[in-house]
Amino acid sequence: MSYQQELNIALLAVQRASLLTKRVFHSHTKGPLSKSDASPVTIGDFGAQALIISALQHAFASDEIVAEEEAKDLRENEGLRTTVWDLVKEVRLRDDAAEEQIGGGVKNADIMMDIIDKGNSKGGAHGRIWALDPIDGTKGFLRGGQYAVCLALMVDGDVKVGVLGCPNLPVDDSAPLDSKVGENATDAEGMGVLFAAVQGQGATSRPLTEGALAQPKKIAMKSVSDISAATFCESVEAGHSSHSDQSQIAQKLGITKPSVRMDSQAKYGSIARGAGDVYLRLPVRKDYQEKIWDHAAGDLIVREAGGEVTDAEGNRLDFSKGRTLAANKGVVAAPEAVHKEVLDAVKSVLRNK
Ligand SMILES: Nc1ncnc2c1ncn2[C@@H]1O[C@H](COP(=O)(O)O)[C@@H](OP(=O)(O)O)[C@H]1O
Ligand SMILES: [Mg+2]
Ligand SMILES: [Mg+2]
Ligand SMILES: [Mg+2]
Repeated sequence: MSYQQELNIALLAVQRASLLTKRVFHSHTKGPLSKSDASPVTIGDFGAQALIISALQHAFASDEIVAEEEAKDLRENEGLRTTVWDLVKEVRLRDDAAEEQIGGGVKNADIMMDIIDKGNSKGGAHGRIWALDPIDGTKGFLRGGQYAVCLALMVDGDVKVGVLGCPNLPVDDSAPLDSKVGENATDAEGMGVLFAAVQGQGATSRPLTEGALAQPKKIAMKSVSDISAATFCESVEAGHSSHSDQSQIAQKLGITKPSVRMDSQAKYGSIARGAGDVYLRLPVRKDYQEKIWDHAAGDLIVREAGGEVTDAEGNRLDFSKGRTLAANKGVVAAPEAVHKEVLDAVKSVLRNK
């Protein structure tokens, strides 16, 4: 299957949701709330989830969706509901034909909440299931850093299509990468990129526009002959991955450059286009299970760009286990040619802990 229709709808849906998140990014009222696990959620997360699920329901009515957020807070808080609805009802692609392909807007606030709650699939190994993270890197979004709108289609537990909207990354695939990249940069000249991949068809990037899709360009990971010269990426949040283990691994590989810290799956996009080389995400807590929506799109984009993505033991990420990556611990993403060398260093550091 070529998945061209799925890719097209996913790109348009992510592009429209990114318009919404960009509005919120600039406003003074992001409305952060604390969820039961103490992590933040904003009006941007709710709004983007509503717009994307609405597009998917229009185009693929019988597909299931595993999405991060739920409408409970909106049902309990009228003020919050109204704020989110005011955003959702206004945001449209600036191209009628493109907007029509994703079904136009959502009809009213009650329907919006029902749509948000359609993201409650249990996931699993059977059928067509989308994995959606309306804002990945919410902490980065609140801090004025990187974030990504992430959508992937899994068929029988295997990721077939992946799209990442990164409003604060430069369009230029070869722009130098550092931890300050794109800080508070939404809407600056040359900013905003959409990454995409279809299984077996390679990976692309294109500028994030406000209307019809821009032309895609093929992307590929950089070939790394000397691992000690590699640039490695990791989370900003030390609570999401172990900075100390990662720094020991870098040391073991002879890497002297400081890591590039950025929030969200922008890390997967950045290494896929060769702006960085290696992405490490080693667990801080033994009991944490990674969520499928934090990895599905990025995993495919990196692998289609010539990379290998495994957990800390060298197993491929298994998206068929439900809403979490229950069978995996940690993530090691690197160009195919050096992945084994990186993985050996990971194993050796973790073994000696
Ligand atoms: N203890 C933990 N270990 C690993 N990831 C965690 C975590 N707690 C939260 N996360 C996830 O880390 C994601 C952000 O990753 P990063 O650090 O690469 O920006 C969050 O996504 P959201 O921001 O969508 O909630 C959240 O799902
Ligand atoms: Mg979250
Ligand atoms: Mg996330
Ligand atoms: Mg999120």
